[in-house]
Formats: sequence, C-alpha cells, structure tokens
Amino acid sequence: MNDTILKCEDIMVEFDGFKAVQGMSLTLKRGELRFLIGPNGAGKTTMLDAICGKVRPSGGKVIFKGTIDVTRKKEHQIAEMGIGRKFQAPSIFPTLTVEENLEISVRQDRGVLATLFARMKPEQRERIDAGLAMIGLQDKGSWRAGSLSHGEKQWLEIGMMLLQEPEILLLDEPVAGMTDRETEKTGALLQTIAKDRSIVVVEHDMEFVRNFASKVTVMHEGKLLTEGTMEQVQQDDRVTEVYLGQRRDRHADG
Ligand SMILES: Nc1ncnc2c1ncn2[C@@H]1O[C@H](COP(=O)(O)OP(=O)(O)OP(=O)(O)O)[C@@H](O)[C@H]1O
Repeated sequence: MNDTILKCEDIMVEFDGFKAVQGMSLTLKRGELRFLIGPNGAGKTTMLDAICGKVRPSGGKVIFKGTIDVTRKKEHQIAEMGIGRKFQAPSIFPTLTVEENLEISVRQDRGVLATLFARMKPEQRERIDAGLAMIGLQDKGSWRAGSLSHGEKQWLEIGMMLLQEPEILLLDEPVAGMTDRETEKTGALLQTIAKDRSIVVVEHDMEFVRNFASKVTVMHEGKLLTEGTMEQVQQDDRVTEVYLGQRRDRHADG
C-alpha cells in the first residue's frame, strides 16, 4: 500500500525575480501531522500557498495521492480535490451562530441564504453534531460566532474545514494569539484529526511544536534544511545557526 498522500518535488516560487522557494521537496504520509518550521522569510507560507494553488510555482511538481498532479491547478479545484487551507485570520461569519457556520460548510454547493432556509438532511445534522463535538463547541452551537474567544473561532474554522472532508489540511500558525490552555487543546485536536487525515502546520511556537510534533521539516532560504524528530533537528548545528542568525539580525535591526 502506498501511504504517501502528498509529494512536492523541487518546488520553485518566484516573486518578481525573487526566489522565495528554491527547490523545496516534501513528502507527507497519510495520517501524518507534520510541522514546518524555519526562521522568518524561509518560505514556509509560500510553500503552503504553492500546494493549495494560491501561488503558482515556476518549477517543480505537487503530486496528490500518487497520481494526481495538482501543480498549477486553480485554487478552488485543489480545494475540491481534498486539500484544505486555513489562513491565520479566521474567515467565519461572525453574525451567524456556530451551527449555522458549520451548516454552510456542509452544504457549500448552495448559497449562504439558501443553506440557512433549506431543510437539513438527518445525515447532515449528524455530521454537524459530530463536527461540534470534535472541536469542543457542543455547548456553544447557538452562540454567535463573533462572540467566541479567539481560540474558539480558530476551532470553528477548523470544524468548517473538516466538514468539507479534506484529506490534507494546511494550517498557518493555528495557535498564534491563543492562551496556553487553548494551545494545548488545539494540539490535542490536531492529533485527533491526524488519525484519519494528514496535516501540515507552519508554526513559530517552538513549545507547541515540541509538545505535539513527531516529525519536523526545517526550511531556510526557500530550501529544505533538515527533517526529523524535534530532538534530532534541535541537535543539528545548522538549525541553531539559522535561528541564532535571525536573532542577531533582529538585534541589529532594533
Ligand atoms: N506576494 C509576495 N510578493 C513578494 N515577495 C513575497 C510575497 N510573499 C512572500 N514574499 C517573500 O518571500 C519570502 C518568503 O516568505 P514566506 O512568507 O513564505 O516566509 P515564511 O517562512 O512563511 O516567513 P514567516 O515565518 O515570517 O511567515 C520572504 O522574503 C517574503 O518577503
């Protein structure tokens, strides 16, 4: 059985001649929770953008499920195929309830209003209830999404993604701005999700990575620097060097 779900080969992304990603490769397995780390400007977010079709790679390939070449496909086509992307800012509907937000995700083929006024099938109801339980918001289904805490909004958005049944979730700094407790809960949520889906998380919070990562990919200057367990990458002098270099640059700036 081939357990590779995503293979990025030699990805290049250029912005007006500036090479933000220069030959990055990454292989993700089914059921894997992978953390993508590296100093500022390493190309981590751009790599996620290249996978989900937000930017077009100028070189390389993104192969989904062994045979599907999604390189240069349109963003919505890639999302429909099963690669979901969550950005840092939540894109929930704040004036709708938590449940209504989830309903919209379940029935995205219809417009927002049609979704809210149409009858829900029992199967859809069940999926929404399961989604609410998964993200730990079962007691807040009738709350207005705008009144949730920052962390809860992020979970709602993850729940909305899950209801679209992606096989891969791409998350950009999901715990930024969260309290310690929310961060812990998010780590546990991601581990639960990764039981039957694959996740790539771009992250700067090293304590979070240490607590929840089994495999870490380190990027630097648009390329793969190293890969392994957190202990392995922490012992790699090159990793220390690029992070220290960044700190030095910051001091120089300030
Ligand atoms: N749309 C764009 N146009 C021009 N340059 C860009 C664009 N997006 C990113 N870059 C540049 O590409 C490089 C990589 O950026 P990217 O955001 O992918 O890095 P990152 O590793 O995610 O950094 P951070 O951790 O700070 O978010 C940076 O030098 C950035 O300034």
